[in-house]
Amino acid sequence: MTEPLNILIIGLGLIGASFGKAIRAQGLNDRSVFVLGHDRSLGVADQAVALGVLDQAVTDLADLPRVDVVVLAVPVMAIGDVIDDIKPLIGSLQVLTDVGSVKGEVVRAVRARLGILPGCFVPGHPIAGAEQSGVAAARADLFDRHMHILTPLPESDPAAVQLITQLWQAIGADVVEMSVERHDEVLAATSHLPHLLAFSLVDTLARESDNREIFKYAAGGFRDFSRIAASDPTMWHDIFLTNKDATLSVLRRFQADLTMLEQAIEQGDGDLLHTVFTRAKSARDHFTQMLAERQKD
Ligand SMILES: NC(=O)C1=CN([C@@H]2O[C@H](COP(=O)(O)OP(=O)(O)OC[C@H]3O[C@@H](n4cnc5c(N)ncnc54)[C@H](O)[C@@H]3O)[C@@H](O)[C@H]2O)C=CC1
Ligand SMILES: O=C(O)C(=O)Cc1ccc(O)cc1
Repeated sequence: MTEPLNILIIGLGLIGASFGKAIRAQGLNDRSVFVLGHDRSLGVADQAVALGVLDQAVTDLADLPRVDVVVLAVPVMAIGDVIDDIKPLIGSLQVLTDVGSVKGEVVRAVRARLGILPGCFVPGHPIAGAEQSGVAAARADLFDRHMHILTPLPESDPAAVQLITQLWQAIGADVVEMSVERHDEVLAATSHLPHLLAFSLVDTLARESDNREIFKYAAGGFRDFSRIAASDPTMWHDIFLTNKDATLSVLRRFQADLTMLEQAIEQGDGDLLHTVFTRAKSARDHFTQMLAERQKD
């Protein structure tokens, strides 16, 4: 009989714990999986066992059974320290992967701590999540019908890419591949900038003296736009500090367009407002259709 695939998840928050729940529920095709987990916060790994996220909690990373796959699910700036913690393990792994929202920094940190990029290393990023964090928010269906981006490196072993692809596909994700650089540019525009705008708008309004009234009467638009401002501050602090160039580039383009709208309002230029809003509506309608089609497949 084939031995179970032993998977160690480090960082048992929303993403790490959701991955554990999902892969325990699905298994890997005809192979069983055994899920181990570690978190630096005391008690979280035991809580994860109680919630059905893990088969076994690991308190000491220096004392492990055989591990085949490691999934790093900690904030981006914590990756380097975790690599130090698991250094002795890396040579015998089939896959070392991560779920960080920024890829360039993760690759830089792994190279800095190990001096090389090992063949088992395949960076990844699930395009699924929520504003909640922590083990209690974990959901087995979080990645179902969502994209998972892999950014394989020239050093990545094809067998490692194949195995991590199969694992994400087993839990319902659509796996796509792109370069590290392209990933960081695309995500700066589609995820990082919107989160920055939501944090900024909610902070601006929250500091107004009549903020209670503002929040009390806020309609659906504010609710939609502001949901992601409830996301974890540490995670987003790490993302903006480590995807600096791509974020600044799209932020500056956005600022120029916002200034143009400011001037149009000031000067009563209704044509310009109409043109911009019509173009944006048509783009958003197209996006809504794309989303609906993806859900149908
Ligand atoms: N929240 C989201 O919607 C998404 C998050 N991501 C990425 O996934 C990663 C994890 O995010 P979440 O699960 O949302 O965060 P989370 O805050 O829910 O969980 C992170 C966990 O990592 C643990 N941790 C931190 N430093 C550690 C260390 N040195 N050693 C061991 N454990 C450590 C924390 O105690 C916490 O339990 C981040 O890199 C984030 O960028 C990716 C896609 C979506
Ligand atoms: O809550 C939401 O809508 C998100 O956008 C979640 C999210 C946050 C960070 C990521 O890197 C990917 C997805």
